[in-house]
Amino acid sequence: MSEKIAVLGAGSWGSILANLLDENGHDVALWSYKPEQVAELNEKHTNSHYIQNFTFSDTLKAYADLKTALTGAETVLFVVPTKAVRSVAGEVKAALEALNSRPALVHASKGIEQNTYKRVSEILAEEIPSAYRSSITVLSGPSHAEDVAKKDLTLVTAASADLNAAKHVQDLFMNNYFRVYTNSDVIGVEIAAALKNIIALGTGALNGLGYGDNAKAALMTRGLAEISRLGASFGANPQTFIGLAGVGDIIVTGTSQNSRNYRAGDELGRGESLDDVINHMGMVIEGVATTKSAYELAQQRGVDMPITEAIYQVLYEGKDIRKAISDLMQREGRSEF
Ligand SMILES: NC(=O)C1=CN([C@@H]2O[C@H](COP(=O)(O)OP(=O)(O)OC[C@H]3O[C@@H](n4cnc5c(N)ncnc54)[C@H](OP(=O)(O)O)[C@@H]3O)[C@@H](O)[C@H]2O)C=CC1
Ligand SMILES: O=C(CO)COP(=O)(O)O
Repeated sequence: MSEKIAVLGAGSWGSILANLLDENGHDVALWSYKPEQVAELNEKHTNSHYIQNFTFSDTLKAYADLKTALTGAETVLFVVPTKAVRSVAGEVKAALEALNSRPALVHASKGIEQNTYKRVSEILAEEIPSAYRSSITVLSGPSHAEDVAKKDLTLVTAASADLNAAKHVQDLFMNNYFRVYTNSDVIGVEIAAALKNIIALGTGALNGLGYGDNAKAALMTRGLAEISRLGASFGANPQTFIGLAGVGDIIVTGTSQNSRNYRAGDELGRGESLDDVINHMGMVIEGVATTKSAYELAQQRGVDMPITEAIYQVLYEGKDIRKAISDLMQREGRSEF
C-alpha cells in the first residue's frame, strides 16, 4: 500500500530514509529548512554535505516550506537532531491545525532532551496533541545511513504503544534489504538509542588512544549494563537491551568509522578539543548532549553509571581521559551481575 509521507530533516539519515520510502513506492516529501539544500536535492539529486557519492531517486521531492511538505501526509517522519525536535514539532502542530489533518507520527532521532530529560516521543506527544496526530512510533536500531545508502542488509525495530501503528511502520519501510521488527517497549528503545551514543564516544576515544579490541568490547558490555540499569528505573523491558536497539546499536555505533559519535571520540582520544571536534564534524554528534542528560538523570535517580559519569567528567569538567580510564579500572572489585 502506497501512501503520502512527509520526512522532516534532510541530513544523512532523513534523506536516506526518504529515498528508501520513495523506492518502496510511497509519495515522499522531504523537508529541509535550507532552500539551497532543497534546490540541490531537486536539481542535482544529491545531498553532498551529508551523504557523499549518492544519487537520490528523481521522484523524491524536497520542499523548504513545511506546510507544503505536510499537505496530504498520512505519516510524518521526524529525523531532525533531538535538540530541534521541540521547535519543529511546534511548527508541525500549527501546520496540521491549518491543514485540518491528523497523521501518524514516526521519529528516528536518538537523544534525550537537555534540561527536561524527555525522550523524543514524549516531546512529540507534548507539542502535538492527539487532536493533530494519531499514533507515535519510534524507528531505531543499528543503521548507519551510509550502509542503507548502499542497500546493505539492515535490521531495525519499530516501537509503539499501539501495535497496529508499529505494524504499519513495519509495512512502510520493509524491503529486501531493510527488515523491520515491532516492539511495544518505547521507553527501552528510546533510552537504548540515545545512550549508546555515549558509549560510542568512549570506544572512539579508546581507539584514538591506541587501546585494542578487548578494551572496546569491555566498554560496550559494561556500558550496556549501566544503560539497562537506567532503563529498568523507568520500567523498560530488559529484553530490549539485548535486541536491535540495545546491543545491536551499541555494536554498530561503538565500532564503526561511519558513526559521528565514534569518530568524535576517536578525535578526542587523539588530543583534539571538544569544540574543534564539534566544529569540523558538520553533522550532529548526539552523544555530547546526551552524556549530560544521562549523567544528570543517573544522579537524580540514584542509578550507578560509572562510564557515563567518567565521560561526563571528560567532556564537561575537563578531566584527562587517561585519568578517567585509570579511575574506572581501579574501582573496587565487584560481582559482574
Ligand atoms: N546518520 C545516521 O546514520 C543515523 C542518524 N540517526 C539519528 O537521526 C537524527 C538526525 O541525524 P542525522 O540525519 O544523521 O543528522 P545530520 O546532522 O546529518 O542532519 C540533521 C539535519 O537536520 C537539520 N536541522 C538542524 N536543526 C534543525 C531545525 N531546527 N529545523 C530543521 N532542521 C534542522 C540539520 O541542518 P544543519 O546541518 O544546518 O544543522 C541537518 O540538515 C539524530 O538524532 C541521529 O542520532 C539515527 C540513525 C542513523
Ligand atoms: O545511530 C546511528 C547508527 O545506528 C548513527 O550513529 P552516529 O550518530 O554516531 O553516526
